[in-house]
Amino acid sequence: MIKINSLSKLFHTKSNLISAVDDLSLEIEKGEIFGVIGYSGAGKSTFIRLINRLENPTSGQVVIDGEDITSLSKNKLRLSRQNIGMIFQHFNLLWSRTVRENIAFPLEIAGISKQERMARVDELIGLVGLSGREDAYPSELSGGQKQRVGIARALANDPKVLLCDEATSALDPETTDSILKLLIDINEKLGLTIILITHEMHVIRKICHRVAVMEAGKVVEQGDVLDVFSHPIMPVTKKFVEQVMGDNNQEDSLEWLTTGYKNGDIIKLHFVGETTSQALISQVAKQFDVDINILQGKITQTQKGAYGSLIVHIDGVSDEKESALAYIKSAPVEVEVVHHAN
Ligand SMILES: Nc1ncnc2c1ncn2[C@@H]1O[C@H](COP(=O)(O)OP(=O)(O)OP(=O)(O)O)[C@@H](O)[C@H]1O
Repeated sequence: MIKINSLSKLFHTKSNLISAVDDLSLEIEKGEIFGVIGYSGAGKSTFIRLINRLENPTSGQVVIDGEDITSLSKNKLRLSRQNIGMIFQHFNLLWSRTVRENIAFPLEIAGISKQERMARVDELIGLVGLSGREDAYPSELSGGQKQRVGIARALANDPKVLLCDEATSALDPETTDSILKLLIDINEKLGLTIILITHEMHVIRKICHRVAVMEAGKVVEQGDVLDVFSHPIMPVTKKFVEQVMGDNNQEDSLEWLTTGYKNGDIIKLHFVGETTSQALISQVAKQFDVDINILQGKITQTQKGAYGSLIVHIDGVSDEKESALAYIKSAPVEVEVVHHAN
């Protein structure tokens, strides 16, 4: 649905030529939540601003539903932009207008009649959960409520794409979660394609289906969120995954973990996707006459299911233990026997 072909943006400053986005190509499917992650200066903001031509590219194309945004005249671009909503880190609300008036603003610009505007605004206020706050001014709202106004305003003209520029970076963790939930809700209800940029891997983990990692203006790695989490390739991606999963080097060594376990096996279970770790462990404990203890583990939820690993100690009479191991191996989980004591 969105095709980005060899997109580049050069900034000429007094002393320098900065390549903010460098020959970037991507394809984003209709209805997906696509995340772009990178450290400060990687070129994320420039990239997202090129999608709706808040910045003009130096070269390359952005094609949305077959329409090349980069070649549109100013008038056509104005119309085409109604298909692309955007929300911002600092909300960019009109401070002298109420919630209702902020949300109505893009409808006024689009020439929608007052009656239609009022009905649409009411609908949007319900959708983003701001009922009762219609007549408040932005200064009277919490950060989360301000971003809800930003989202309602961005959705006013029924866009096909929503661009999110660090939309939760100014919010505390709980408010961040409530805004991410709202974005998931909107994605599911309206089938809206969402492109978001962030420097936080937790945001990618919680809501994205696919992710691209940017460094020095380029996409250095991309894929399904679960694939990227389970097999990060580039050093920068590994660092982002560590934000969520912790640094493997900081884990207790196997030698340390096995101290004190003279009998039984120590096995490592890797979960990727739908399998839930708790169900498997409790089934083993219920069905087999074995002792099973979790020694170390990190499981995290992504939009595409659970991901992570558990190291467990399992002990019992030989037959029972072997049956339990066979049961675990038959589950959709990767099993690695890391220590076999007897
Ligand atoms: N208007 C501009 N003029 C000159 N250089 C710019 C301009 N906008 C961005 N840059 C430069 O382009 C590079 C990429 O910046 P950009 O803001 O896109 O990165 P970012 O990944 O979004 O980082 P941040 O999260 O810090 O904004 C940086 O080196 C930045 O200094």
